[in-house]
Parts: sequence; structure tokens; C-alpha cells
Amino acid sequence: MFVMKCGGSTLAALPSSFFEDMKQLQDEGIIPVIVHGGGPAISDTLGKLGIETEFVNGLRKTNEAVLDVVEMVLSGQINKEIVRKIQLSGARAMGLSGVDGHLIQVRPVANAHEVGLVGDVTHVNAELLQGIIQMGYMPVIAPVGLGADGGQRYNINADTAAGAIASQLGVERMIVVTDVPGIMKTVGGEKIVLPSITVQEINDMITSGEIYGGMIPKVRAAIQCIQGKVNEVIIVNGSEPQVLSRVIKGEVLGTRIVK
Ligand SMILES: Nc1ncnc2c1ncn2[C@@H]1O[C@H](COP(=O)(O)OP(=O)(O)O)[C@@H](O)[C@H]1O
Ligand SMILES: CC(=O)N[C@@H](CCC(=O)OP(=O)(O)O)C(=O)O
Repeated sequence: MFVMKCGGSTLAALPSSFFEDMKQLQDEGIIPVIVHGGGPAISDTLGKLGIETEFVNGLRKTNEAVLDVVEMVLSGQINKEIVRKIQLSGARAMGLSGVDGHLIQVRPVANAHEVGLVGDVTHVNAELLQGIIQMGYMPVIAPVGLGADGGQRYNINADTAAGAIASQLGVERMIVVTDVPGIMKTVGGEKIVLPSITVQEINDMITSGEIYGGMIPKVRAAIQCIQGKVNEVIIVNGSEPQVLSRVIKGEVLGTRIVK
């Protein structure tokens, strides 16, 4: 079993071979647990509805009106689109959000006064995911969570949600699928993809501004997971052919963040 996070930046561009690769892995008994984003689609719908949106350190400022759109787009539109694509490849998938079966419990983030209804994961209902997997389905999870009282919804950054799920399931590996071939650095005037990176190097690149924007929640989630049972987090480009099976076979691809 492994956790795969699929970014909104890349979802629409994923080739059908990507989903066929998932079917192949499922047939081999290597089950992906999928957590997806959808930031660009949320911004698009908010724009169409004339609701203003803003990010503070990579987190969307979220109120109830924004949450209505986040839930509609993530748990409705995007989640079902991914499930349909996986099913078309012949694999079995089941979509749910962190609300269903109390899958993801959260507490308000430390800077809730700045970003509003955004959550940090406190608990994942791992038994529910294991049950779905035992029935032969791969779970497809939208990052919306519930507060401790079970009544309030929260928006969760998809990288943060994926990292927390990987940690709680105790999987060996998390694969982060995005629109760049890995963490890039300019060396001698040339932009290269770093095959691997340490926590220290990540922190230095954040300080220098070489890691910025949407890459920051990814590396932060990666650092948090490798401090637990997860051995490695690999950041790859989803349009690379057979990217998942190649990474799982150990091919040097993308950027590996290791303990
Ligand atoms: N050092 C870096 N290497 C590669 N990409 C980076 C780096 N720093 C920042 N980025 C940005 O991070 C983006 C990926 O994050 P994001 O757009 O949030 O994707 P996703 O929707 O997949 O979560 C890249 O497109 C790139 O603009
Ligand atoms: C709190 C927060 O920022 N939530 C994100 C959830 C979606 C997401 O993370 O999507 P990507 O992986 O495509 O960026 C948002 O509202 O955009």
C-alpha cells in the first residue's frame, strides 16, 4: 500500500496511461490510497461566483461561503471525475471526503485568525480505509475534514492531508504527483531536478526562496511524514509515462525526500 497525492495543477493533464498504471498496480496487490487537490478548480468556481479568494502562506482563506465551493468542487466534481477515470481503466475505486465515516478529524490551524476555517489533521479513521481496501477498492479522498464536535467542516491543504494519512496508515512511501519533474534548483546557471534532498537542504532552499509557493506545503508535509513511519516521499511529474510503477520499482525519477 502507498499514499499518492495528486495535485490540482496536474489532474486534467493526466494521460489515460496514468490510470491504467494504477489498475496494473492494483492487480499486483499494490494498493494506492489517493488524496487529491483541486486548488485551481476551486479558484475558478469562486471566480465565476464572484467570491474573492486569497492565500496566506499557501493556505486558502476560508469562510463558510468559500467552504460551500470547496466542498462542492473537491468532494463533488473532482472526486467523482477521478473515480470515473480510474473505473474506466478497469480498476475499482471508491470516492469519499474526510467527512464520510469521520475519515479525517481536524483542529483549527495555528493561524486560524488569518486563514479562517482551515484544519490540521488530528486523526484519520484508518480502519475505514483498510475496510475499503479489503473490499477491493482504492480509496479516493477529498481533503475536507471535521472538527472534534463533528459538526463543523474545515478546508485542508491536500498535501497536508496526504502526509497525515500516510503517517496514520504507516505506509512506507508517499508519492506526490504534480506539474513539475521534482524539486528544481539552479546549479551553474542550469536548472536541474534534485534526485534526492535532505531536510536541512529543504530548509535552506525555503530560506533562500528557491522553494516557494505550492512547493512549500509539499515539502513540509514530506518532512512531517518521514519523521514517523514513512520512509520516503517522492515528488514526480504526472505526465511522465508509467510514473507510479517506475517509482515503485525504484527507478531514479523525480525528487526523493528521505530520512
Ligand atoms: N524548487 C522548486 N522546484 C519545483 N517547483 C517549485 C519549486 N519551488 C516552487 N515550485 C512551484 O511549485 C509548484 C507545484 O505546486 P502547486 O502548483 O501547488 O501544485 P499542486 O497543484 O500539484 O499541489 C510548481 O509548479 C512550481 O511553480
Ligand atoms: C486550505 C487550502 O488551501 N486548501 C486547498 C485544498 C485543495 C488543494 O490543496 O489543492 P492543490 O493540491 O491542487 O493545491 C484549497 O482550498 O485550494
